[in-house]
Amino acid sequence: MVKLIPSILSADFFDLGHAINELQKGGADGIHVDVMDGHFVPNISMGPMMVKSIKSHINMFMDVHLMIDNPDEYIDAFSKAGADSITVHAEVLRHPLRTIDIIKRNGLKAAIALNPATPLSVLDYIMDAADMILLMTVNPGFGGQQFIPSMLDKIADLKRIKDNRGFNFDIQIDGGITMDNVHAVMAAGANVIVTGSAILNQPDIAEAAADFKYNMLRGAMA
Ligand SMILES: O=C(CO)[C@H](O)[C@H](O)COP(=O)(O)O
Repeated sequence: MVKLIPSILSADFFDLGHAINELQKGGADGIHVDVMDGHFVPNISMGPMMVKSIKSHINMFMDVHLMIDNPDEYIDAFSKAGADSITVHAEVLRHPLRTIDIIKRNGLKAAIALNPATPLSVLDYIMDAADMILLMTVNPGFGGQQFIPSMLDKIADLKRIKDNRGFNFDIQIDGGITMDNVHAVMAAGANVIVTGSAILNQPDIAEAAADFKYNMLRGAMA
């Protein structure tokens, strides 16, 4: 099943409630919350208070992507705030299986993310424990960047490993995804699509989300 999870990083934060309502109207399957600490990535964004506030107004799946050092210290806070899924970066994990376990013990979906330059081999002994693997298709930190073309091979390699080893984690991709390249990443094996500026920077967000999802579903049936 393919899912569209727009990233609210590209939203106008002054009008965030409106943007999220529009995403729901447009049929988004959840919202992707990019948490940045200014250390792991060179930007600072939002935290648990934002997740709590959003969740108190709207019942949408909250996919929280922690682009931070020491993610273990914040799992509890994001869980209490209303996250449904937490993604942590393999690059900062000292005990990845322990971190996955902490997330799952909070009753949440657990996902592991890899930066573009991080090889899939770091997942060899942990991918069976993850509900989802996120392959970053830009260097994380900012919305509106260009998709890195070599990531298509990385997605296809992960899909091959997943099928060969009989795992059923979702393959999520994030960064530079547009109407023009979404079919290619889906054909390579991605089934959970994060996109920010391609939807949030459009004048009619609901229509942009609906069009994007329709385009994805068409691609999935082709
Ligand atoms: O994680 C991110 C950046 O680190 C964003 O989710 C991602 O870049 C989405 O924005 P866009 O679709 O505009 O690239």
